[in-house]
Amino acid sequence: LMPPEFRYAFSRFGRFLFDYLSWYNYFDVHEFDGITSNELYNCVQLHLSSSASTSAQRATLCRAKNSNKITYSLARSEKVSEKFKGAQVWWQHHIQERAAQVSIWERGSDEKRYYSLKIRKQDRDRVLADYLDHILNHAKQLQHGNREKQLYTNAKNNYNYHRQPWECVPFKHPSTFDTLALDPARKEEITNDLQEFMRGEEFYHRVGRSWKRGYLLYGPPGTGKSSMIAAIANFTGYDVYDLELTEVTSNAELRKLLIKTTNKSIIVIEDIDCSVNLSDRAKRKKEKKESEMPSSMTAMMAKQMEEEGSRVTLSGLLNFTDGLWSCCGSERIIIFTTNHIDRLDPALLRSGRMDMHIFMSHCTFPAFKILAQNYLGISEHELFPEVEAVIDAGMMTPADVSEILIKKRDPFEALEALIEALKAAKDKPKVDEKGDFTEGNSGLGATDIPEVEVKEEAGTNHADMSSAKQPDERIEKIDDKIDCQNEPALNKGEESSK
Ligand SMILES: Nc1ncnc2c1ncn2[C@@H]1O[C@H](COP(=O)(O)OP(=O)(O)OP(=O)(O)O)[C@@H](O)[C@H]1O
Ligand SMILES: [Mg+2]
Repeated sequence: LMPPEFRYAFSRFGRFLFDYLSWYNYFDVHEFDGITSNELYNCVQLHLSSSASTSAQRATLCRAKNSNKITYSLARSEKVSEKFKGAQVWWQHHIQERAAQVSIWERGSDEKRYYSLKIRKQDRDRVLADYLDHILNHAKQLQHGNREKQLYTNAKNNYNYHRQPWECVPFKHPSTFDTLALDPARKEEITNDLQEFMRGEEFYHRVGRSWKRGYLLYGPPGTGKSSMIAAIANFTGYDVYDLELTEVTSNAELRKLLIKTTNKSIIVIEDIDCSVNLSDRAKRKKEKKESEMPSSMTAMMAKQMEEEGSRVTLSGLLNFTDGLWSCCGSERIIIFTTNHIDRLDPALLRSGRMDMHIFMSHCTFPAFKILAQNYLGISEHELFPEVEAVIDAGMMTPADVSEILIKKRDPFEALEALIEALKAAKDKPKVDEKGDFTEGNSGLGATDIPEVEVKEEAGTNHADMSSAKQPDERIEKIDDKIDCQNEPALNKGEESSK
């Protein structure tokens, strides 16, 4: 019997009176904010999952795609409360049937869901802002912990079918620092460095550096560079972006790829010496030669140079690692690997660019013991002293040693086969730290090669690495490498012999 206008005014007055007299303020967090989903709703849901699991009478369980954990959420009308900075807050989950579909974006859901937060008026100004920040941070942490790590690679021709620059699969590499055959002291040094980095947000902010760390892993093939990357990913829990530089058409595309990576990620460029035209100086040398050529040749060269100009260059790569754009995002680890450190441009090696240079060497005795534990399940054996006597002279890679150990299940047989192989390998040519061959034992002695040499870059001068080569000689080397790229693909063994 009541006219609608009067009914409306009456309900507004009722609401006003209730709000005025109430001790509490109420805040609703809806699942949808207009047409997009409300991120805060998901954060609140995640944040409340632990309270829901312990104190709610009724909870909803779910396992999200790509998640490795079950999450709890409050069921319809369920309430929980918690304390934050001395203030009590209450949450209730509301689920209402929808009268009609409001927008096509929400189709599929017949329910309107929202959380309502109840907080005392006197606490509101004091804690609300901090409390919401706390919820966001907590949810972020949980999200990170719940998610499966992903392995991304850049799409061919810059974009895939869905116009995304990266494609991904779940990352399930089993390598960890426990299974990695590495000198334990070095291992500790690297894990400590990673830990310091992960909790270094405040430090990086204070000193005005972007929160990222660079590692250069170098050494012969099969010494565990890729395994180390997987171990770092498993240690940090970060996603891995394996960047295939040969698929990137220009520096601008490289920048776009960088922007599309998430925080807490590892960006990997494997075999950096093989994947990018590392030298702008090589170009300059070509320019110099240009004037001496006939005009038709000059035109061809100009075209070639123009094409090269649209590709990824060293300066583009350096901008990617520590230029202005590298600071868009935080908590990033950049890892380059190479088999030939001497082929890299000194600009890539200079202080501060890559924070740590880690040399992965041939298998030493402490590293062998880890492999023996992994493959044979033994930490001591009567043949160990014999292995120790020949392992340094044999200079086999951990990959070679693993291959031998994996073939035999019986420890005695496996170790005998290994000793034989080590003795046979003794007289073969060796590869030194720079990827060059040395003859027999006459070159770099086994004792001269550290198992893994970790060079902290801060304040260190790497001039010594390239001091043997004059700039011109280095350009020659780079030219060799560019020519090498135009030849048919060689396998690694042939490439190193070349
Ligand atoms: N340090 C190591 N610890 C444990 N396993 C290792 C180690 N090095 C090599 N391996 C074994 O050898 C295989 C090849 O190693 P990995 O791919 O990590 O070598 P790499 O240094 O990346 O070689 P490349 O330079 O050819 O890429 C791995 O699958 C792993 O089983
Ligand atoms: Mg590798």
